[in-house]
Amino acid sequence: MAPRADGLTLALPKGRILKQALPLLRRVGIDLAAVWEGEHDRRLLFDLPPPPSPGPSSLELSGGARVLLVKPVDVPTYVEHGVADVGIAGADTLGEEARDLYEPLDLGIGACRLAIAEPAARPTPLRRGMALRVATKYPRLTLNHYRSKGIQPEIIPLFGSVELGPITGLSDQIVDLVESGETLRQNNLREVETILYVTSRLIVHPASLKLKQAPITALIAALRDALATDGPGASARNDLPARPTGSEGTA
Ligand SMILES: Nc1ncnc2c1ncn2[C@@H]1O[C@H](COP(=O)(O)OP(=O)(O)OP(=O)(O)O)[C@@H](O)[C@H]1O
Ligand SMILES: O=P(O)(O)OC[C@H]1O[C@H](OP(=O)(O)OP(=O)(O)O)[C@H](O)[C@@H]1O
Repeated sequence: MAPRADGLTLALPKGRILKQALPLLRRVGIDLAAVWEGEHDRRLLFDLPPPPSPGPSSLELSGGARVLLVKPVDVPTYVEHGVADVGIAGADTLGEEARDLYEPLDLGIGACRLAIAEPAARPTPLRRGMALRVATKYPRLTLNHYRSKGIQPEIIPLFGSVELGPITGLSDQIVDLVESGETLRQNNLREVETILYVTSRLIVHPASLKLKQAPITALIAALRDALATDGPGASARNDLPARPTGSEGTA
């Protein structure tokens, strides 16, 4: 399905990022709550009417907008193929696979970090050339990081409950997302090192930026204004900073 010529198509990630993105999008006039009935609603495609009376930072989306609700990891695929003009994706997802996309705005939502962790009681000191098994959902980012230390680990791919890896002896260490640190604490793991500080980014299909320049630049400007005025998420921001002030995107 091609993107709508008269409006923008947005690919939004279902789950925890969506919760934080909704208030931000509403502030710029993209109000999914007007048509979406919440997490029990199983529909995946929504056509939003233009807002009846646009607010001060609202967009003039005269053609309305179409929203696709997709798995977070699939958002870049919809945007890269041009099915969606824009999307919202975590820096972890974007860093795991190189894509031909513009990334004009850090939305500051979905803050967490990609980190190495291991059993607090069974630390594995890292040294060049050592044998190491690492369980992770992020093989590429993980390999790049360990290789920079002269280590070529065996990657054990897992898709959830990654913290079980070193507890069960499946792996020596894990590389996974940490937000509050509660999952690590409750499983007697300690954080060894941060690989990447993660927030969600606005991503744009390169051709859409040319063909739909006006609505896309308006969307970027409206989101930038809303972030500058109220900060990310406002009502749905993470409680704990996942990234120390002044640090760069990668550790
Ligand atoms: N504590 C966290 N754990 C995981 N992802 C987080 C966390 N905080 C923010 N994020 C961001 O949210 C994205 C994942 O969102 P979510 O967990 O809803 O999707 P998912 O991994 O597909 O979910 P599920 O575990 O239900 O399959 C990550 O890519 C990351 O950018
Ligand atoms: O530091 P915390 O605040 O505890 O958050 C981090 C945890 O949250 C995520 O898991 P998720 O809830 O997505 O479940 P999963 O194990 O199925 O990926 C992530 O993979 C960690 O396990």
